[in-house]
Amino acid sequence: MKIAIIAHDKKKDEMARFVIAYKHIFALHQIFATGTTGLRIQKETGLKVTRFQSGPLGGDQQIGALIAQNEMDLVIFFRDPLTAQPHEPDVSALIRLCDVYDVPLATNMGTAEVLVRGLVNGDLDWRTIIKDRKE
Ligand SMILES: O=C(CO)COP(=O)(O)O
Repeated sequence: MKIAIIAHDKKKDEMARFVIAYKHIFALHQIFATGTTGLRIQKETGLKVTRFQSGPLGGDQQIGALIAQNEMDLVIFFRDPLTAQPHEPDVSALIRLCDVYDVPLATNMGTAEVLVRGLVNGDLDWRTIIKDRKE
């Protein structure tokens, strides 16, 4: 599965801890991330990460483009709900595209826990079926 990992600045510590905790699971999948989040994950976990631009420089839009091509299976995006972001429209657009394409999206750790456990249980396997049908 292709998994996008994104965290706003005040959520990056939490994201790093989350990815470390589930590193053995993420290691079995393809990981994509916005620039700064991806760098941190690479450094702290050693996982291979395909990095895009930093969020404010277009990284959310790059991940959105993959969602629009049905090339992303799961998005884990720890948003900071208490800080205004200069690229808020990009953030909203990314979330909107997840809804357009029925891509599972976690915007906080509580949901991310459930989705990652679901990933292990095969609850996201329908993504592969949908992709196979479209090919
Ligand atoms: O701003 C972000 C998402 O909207 C995250 O970008 P960075 O990972 O580059 O900090």
